[in-house]
Amino acid sequence: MGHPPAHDGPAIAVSDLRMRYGDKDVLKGLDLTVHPGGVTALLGPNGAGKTTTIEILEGFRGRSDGRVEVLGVDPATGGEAWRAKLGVVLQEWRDNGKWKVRDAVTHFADYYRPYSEPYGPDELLELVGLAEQAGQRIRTLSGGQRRRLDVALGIIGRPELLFLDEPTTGFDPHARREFHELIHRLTDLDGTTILLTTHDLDEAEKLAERILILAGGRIIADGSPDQLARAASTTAEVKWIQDGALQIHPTDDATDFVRKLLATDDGAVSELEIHRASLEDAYLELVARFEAGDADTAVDTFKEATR
Ligand SMILES: Nc1ncnc2c1ncn2[C@@H]1O[C@H](COP(=O)(O)OP(=O)(O)OP(=O)(O)O)[C@@H](O)[C@H]1O
Repeated sequence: MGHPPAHDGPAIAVSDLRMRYGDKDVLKGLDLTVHPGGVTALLGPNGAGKTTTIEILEGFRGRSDGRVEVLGVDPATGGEAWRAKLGVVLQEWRDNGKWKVRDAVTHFADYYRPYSEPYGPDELLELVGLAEQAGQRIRTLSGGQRRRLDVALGIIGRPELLFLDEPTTGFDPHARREFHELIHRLTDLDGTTILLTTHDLDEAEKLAERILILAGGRIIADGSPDQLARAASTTAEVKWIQDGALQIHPTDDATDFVRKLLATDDGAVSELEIHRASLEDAYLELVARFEAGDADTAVDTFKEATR
């Protein structure tokens, strides 16, 4: 059996999504469209609602209000055939630690067989770098190997849409690089659409064509890593050495400032540098303001950023 026909239309379409726990509004009108293909990263401070959003999209959590379609289906009513087109890697997942790795993979593949052609166990374990651990019991895996198994179980049914909730937690740098290569392979060769949450901005910049920042119950920034970096850095610092002393000047128009500086310097200016806030600087500022309870000004950090 081959792949079922791919869904035609947005992979994810969300409008005015709201989620309230008790008297606390966590999502306050989230709008989001993700077209098929590529990697989208969802970032945000702790407690922003990333897991809540992803679990609503996966159909694991009900919502308070709003319209949600995932592969053309409302997750609240999605059946097994719909679920088989999704791959899910949760933040934490408990299973039977006595199982051997290869047996677990073989067992889970059976769930997908009515709907798609799942990966064979050996091919899959090779793909996620667990071939050597195939005969080991799950409870004897290291944290990073365990996470690789989570990823293996998430992609086993060759999903059209893959959700990854903080997938590289506990990975060493080598495992992280291999994981990034796997993600590129899934998007380039299989055309998988991927939505991942991460706290690692560097990872988001490396993997994602599109970054969404969730804060204050809404998406407050949406764009490519470059677009967000530019939007976040309106102020630049110009540094130079003059008469043996370091000079530092913040400016909103570095080009104009440097032009004027050099027009009158008589050759006394050396080691001129322009430093712009990186996306990471801006993101850390956002998180710090949020943690200090300053949510309103925090969301202004990326106010200019739109796609
Ligand atoms: N079942 C629940 N009942 C009540 N409140 C909840 C529940 N689940 C989550 N929350 C609250 O909703 C908010 C959002 O939680 P969520 O786990 O979605 O955030 P997150 O962005 O994924 O955070 P993190 O980065 O820490 O994983 C938090 O304040 C959390 O305490």
